Amino acid sequence: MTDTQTTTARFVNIGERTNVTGSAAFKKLILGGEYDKAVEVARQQVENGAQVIDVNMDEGLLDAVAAMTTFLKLIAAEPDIARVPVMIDSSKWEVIEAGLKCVSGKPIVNSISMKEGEDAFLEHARKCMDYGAAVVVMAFDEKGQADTKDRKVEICSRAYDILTGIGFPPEDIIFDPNIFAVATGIEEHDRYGLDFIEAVAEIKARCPHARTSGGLSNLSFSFRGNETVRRAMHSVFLYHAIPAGLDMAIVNAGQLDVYDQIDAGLREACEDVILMRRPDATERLIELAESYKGKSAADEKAAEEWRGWPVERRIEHALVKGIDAHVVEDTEEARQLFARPIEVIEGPLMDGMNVVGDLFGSGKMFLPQVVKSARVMKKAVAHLIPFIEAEKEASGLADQSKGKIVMATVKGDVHDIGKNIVGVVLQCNGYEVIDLGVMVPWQQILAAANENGADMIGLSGLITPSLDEMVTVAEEMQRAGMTMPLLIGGATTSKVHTALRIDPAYEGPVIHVLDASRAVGVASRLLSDTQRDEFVDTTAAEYEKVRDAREGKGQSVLLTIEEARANFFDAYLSDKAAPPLQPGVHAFADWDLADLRHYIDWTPFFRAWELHGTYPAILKDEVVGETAQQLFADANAMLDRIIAEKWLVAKGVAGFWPCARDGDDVTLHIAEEERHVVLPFLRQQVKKSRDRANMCLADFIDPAGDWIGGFAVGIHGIEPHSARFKDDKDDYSDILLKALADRFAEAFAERLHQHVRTELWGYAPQEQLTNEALIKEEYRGIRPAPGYPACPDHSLKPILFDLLDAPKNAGLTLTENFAMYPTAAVSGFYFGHPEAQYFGVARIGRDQLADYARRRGVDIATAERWLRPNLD
Ligand SMILES: C[S@@+](CC[C@H](N)C(=O)[O-])C[C@H]1O[C@@H](n2cnc3c(N)ncnc32)[C@H](O)[C@@H]1O
Repeated sequence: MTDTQTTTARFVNIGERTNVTGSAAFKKLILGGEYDKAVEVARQQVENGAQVIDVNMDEGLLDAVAAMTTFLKLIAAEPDIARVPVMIDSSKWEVIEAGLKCVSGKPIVNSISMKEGEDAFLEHARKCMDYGAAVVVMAFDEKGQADTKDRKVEICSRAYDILTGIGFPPEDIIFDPNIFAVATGIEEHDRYGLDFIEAVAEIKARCPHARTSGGLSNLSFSFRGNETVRRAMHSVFLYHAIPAGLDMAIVNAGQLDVYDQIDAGLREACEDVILMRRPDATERLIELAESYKGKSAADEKAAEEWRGWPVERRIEHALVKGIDAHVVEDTEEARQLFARPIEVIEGPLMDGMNVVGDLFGSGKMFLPQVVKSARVMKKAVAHLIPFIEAEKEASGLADQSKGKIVMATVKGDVHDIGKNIVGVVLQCNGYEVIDLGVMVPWQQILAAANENGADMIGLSGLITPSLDEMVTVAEEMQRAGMTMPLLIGGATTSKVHTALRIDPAYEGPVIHVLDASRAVGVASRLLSDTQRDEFVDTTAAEYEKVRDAREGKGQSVLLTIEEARANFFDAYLSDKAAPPLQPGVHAFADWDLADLRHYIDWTPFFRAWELHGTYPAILKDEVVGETAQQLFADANAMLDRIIAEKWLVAKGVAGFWPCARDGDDVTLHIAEEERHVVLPFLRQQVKKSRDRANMCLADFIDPAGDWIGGFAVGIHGIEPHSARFKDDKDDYSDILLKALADRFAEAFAERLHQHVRTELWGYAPQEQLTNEALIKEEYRGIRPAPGYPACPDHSLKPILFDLLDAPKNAGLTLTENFAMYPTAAVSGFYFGHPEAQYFGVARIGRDQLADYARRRGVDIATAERWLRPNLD
């Protein structure tokens, strides 16, 4: 026997299929309560050679404690399963403890780490010792997850010293130094495989009797869908990691290839990547991987039939289904059939897109699918352009466009998901879109429209100050004597605002576009010889009507600010929250994305794609269910990669300060700096019926002394990935990524708020809420955000950012109009009083405006600009 064979013989396979986060099939069984079938999954794992089975029930929709308990009890009753040890896998300690109570043999806990510091680490380790459990220690410390060899070794050595220091048996320590994805195309990831292997060798040398393990499937995430390559990578990795000292790994036991039987070329390419043997290793493996695609039986069956159709039909099918895998080869085949390359665009590609347009127009296709179709179209056109240019017909292509539109997110605003979706929809309907990006000043918008001979301009914005910026663009277009139509869109815009403020500023047509699915209809009518005039006239008349209605409308009666203050919300101040357990400012440099994933609220994600309905019911919706399912699957596949390959970093900060209410102000006392900071809030002034109060956030604070908190979270690192998708003409993935970054930001705000209530402020230490209850905000306390109805003034953000030192602690900055950057960011204040609630300030009077301007130390015109939506 060779050395490798002897060590391999001792190697332990840990079955991975009984894990709801890693196996969709297992998750379905558990969610459906089909525990008998779930037990069969465990049995199969053992039959396939698993010597330990990993059980994980961390799924937002599950009561994980109950699921873990039920499942472990069931498998304990099956002798042929119970003969192998169980690894209790959860990121939640209460689930691990529940599991420990059910296991009769020697349990293994997966995992503990120093993520939350030594105290929590020791507490968990001691409990494991009490149960006689072995424990997987993740290479994770207060600074984050270890990625380099040095960090892996440093953290594991430190953990070893701490554990053996309390008498933890070293043979019961299993280190997991993190297997990350390689061959991702990102240079920093190239060393991940080698770093892991080298770290294992060093950890084994430094930590006598301790063992090592790792989750293998992460390694090959870049090759999802290509099972042949994944299996080869896993086998090659183990072939090198086991002799280095790797004792066990979480793998699909039935799916490991025999090293010697892997195709020699593929084996060498995998080895080059894992051992980083040559700089072009990733490119070579990606290239080679193409030839192994679709080799599994299921893939082959799916690939089948339509590939045998005539090329025109194949192109149409690819466009309608959004499949980009073969589009370049099919386009090339079509190009050879036609006399001129432009005819491929005019013929099969446009025909296919017309089918897409018709299906979309008749409500049989939805935005996510259209954006995917656009990706196919763009790739096909990109293939043809060099041929067209060679024929010196580039201008011919431009002539094909139905019209040109310049689009921009206005100055001071950074949001662009909506704008990008509109852009893609217009493009795939034959319009040329000149996208100027975000934070675009009016000068640049006008210049681009003139230089390109645009047919219209489209403006987008998400925050309220953007409304004023849009008015400025309209005024400047008027001053420049322009006449082209101006389209207005974005979450903050409305027909009423467009009618009242933008339309009167510009004599050319001004049209509010409610959502992306209306954009094509609006653009085509504006450019149609026969429909344009009627459309423009009807819209103008509609806006006129809105203005008339507003003029004649009896406005709600306002109290004076003094009367409103006298009718304040009289909270039971004796119920106020106790002072925080951990006052001061707390920064989190790299919150675990895998943890945040469980806190995602999916409903707004579908809304961003104009699929309306509530998650999870939307997945079964009669009309949009199938699209929603596909989008959800794509989103989860991308989430897997974001997490495995560490695309994004979640940074956040929370702080608590002593304070007191002073009228409508809350005055904070910053002890270390010996200074006071005033937070001025606004009060409802509309006269209330019966005994309802005129609320102000300050009402939830005790004048005799209280506490207030604040937070800011942001998701960093999106740019290189977004650029990669753009280069690849893949708007679908780009928009998906941005929407997911937004989801992570919101999930982080929710998770941090929970951490604040249960630990940092600690006024609700016993809180136990499901994700559903968190989304419904069923907890005590609120986190109102500047720019939202209870504190509509975005200009409070600089004060909040200063208190938190958000640029340093969370890497966040503000634009001149107070939009946060990076775009996926959330900030707000924490109120802990049990009666604290959300409300809308709504319309305020000139008296409060003047009072507020004085309290903020700004002139009335500035305060007017900040509070515009609350003034009319
Ligand atoms: C915009 S939603 C976001 C949460 C949602 N689960 C998600 O993932 O998108 C809810 C948040 O908006 C803010 N909010 C909602 N209504 C508000 C109001 N009336 N005044 C101030 N802030 C409000 C609060 O920060 C609240 O936590």
